[in-house]
Amino acid sequence: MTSSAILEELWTIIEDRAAHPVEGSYTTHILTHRKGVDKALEKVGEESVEFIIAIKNKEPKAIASEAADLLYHTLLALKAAEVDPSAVYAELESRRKP
Ligand SMILES: N=c1c2ncn([C@@H]3O[C@H](COP(=O)(O)OP(=O)(O)OP(=O)(O)O)[C@@H](O)[C@H]3O)c2ncn1[C@@H]1O[C@H](COP(=O)(O)O)[C@@H](O)[C@H]1O
Repeated sequence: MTSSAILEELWTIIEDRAAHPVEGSYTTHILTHRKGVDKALEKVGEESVEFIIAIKNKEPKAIASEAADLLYHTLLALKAAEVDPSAVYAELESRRKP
């Protein structure tokens, strides 16, 4: 799978982990932790910095890896905030210029 469909799949998994906690799952750990939102936000900040550094260093593999970390943790933060990614997609669509 090399398209954005993986984001849909990832969101389905995150929703499933939220509804049915799985032992040993990092996603479950973050979503059920008392300070889960803070942890997710901490990672969003950390991964943003790592993403910027990878771009500045012109390291294609690291850029893709850090972008993946950032996207995953952003989805976790959206789940923790109870905002569906469809709201983000709708927002992007609303900005489309003719
Ligand atoms: N995409 C991810 C994903 N990306 C990152 N991580 C976890 O996020 C944690 C932190 O990521 P980092 O890259 O920062 O890891 P690190 O460099 O070791 O840093 P620290 O943990 O020390 O902060 C690690 O434990 C990673 O395993 C992820 N964990 C899960 N997923 C997806 O979620 C699905 C469900 O997995 P579980 O969460 O294990 O149920 C998986 O099938 C994957 O598709």
